[in-house]
Amino acid sequence: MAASVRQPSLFDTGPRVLAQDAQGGIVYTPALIDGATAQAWFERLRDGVAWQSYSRPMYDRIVEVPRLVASYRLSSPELPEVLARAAAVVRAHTGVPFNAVGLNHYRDGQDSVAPHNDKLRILVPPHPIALLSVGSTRRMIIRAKQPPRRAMPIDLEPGSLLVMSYDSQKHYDHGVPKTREEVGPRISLAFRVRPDAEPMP
Ligand SMILES: O=C(O)CCC(=O)C(=O)O
Ligand SMILES: [Fe+2]
Repeated sequence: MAASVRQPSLFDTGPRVLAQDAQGGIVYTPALIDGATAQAWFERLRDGVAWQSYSRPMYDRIVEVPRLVASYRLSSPELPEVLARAAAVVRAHTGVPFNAVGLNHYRDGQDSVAPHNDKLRILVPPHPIALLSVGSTRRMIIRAKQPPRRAMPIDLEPGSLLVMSYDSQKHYDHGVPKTREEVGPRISLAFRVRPDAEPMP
């Protein structure tokens, strides 16, 4: 039988490499967890996490951060059971010893996160960041910092995992822009290997 090279297709459901580097680059994996589990985890997190909203100074004003957040050390006795299960799945898939999770709850299309790279001081190199999505699909824009600042839109579907290398944070920004489209709520679980000495937000 002739060997064939697998071509990506419109119906591809395998991992998608969005950027490459020596640490694994940026890789999107759809359906790491199945749809029913993603929905169950979304509901439990939405209802069971002590969500916080906070404000921060911006220029001469104080602005509300446009999403709800929470964060845990994975060793915390207060870690909700769903997060322990999610951490186990993500650790098994990536082989990375994640020790912390940050949660973002985007209640509707007006909630967002501005383009940024994750702060390198809250990450232990060479470990990546892994974003597990549950709830509705939201579009993330990943943009190269170097001109011509190529933008890569990626729809973060429920149950998907986006893994971004430590080094990719030096070369790309990522954000979830506001949208006028009718979108339902989404929760992202951002797993990180944080330095022990670094306080949680
Ligand atoms: O919601 C997301 O998937 C992105 C969250 C994010 O960039 C962050 O928590 O640093
Ligand atoms: Fe981020």
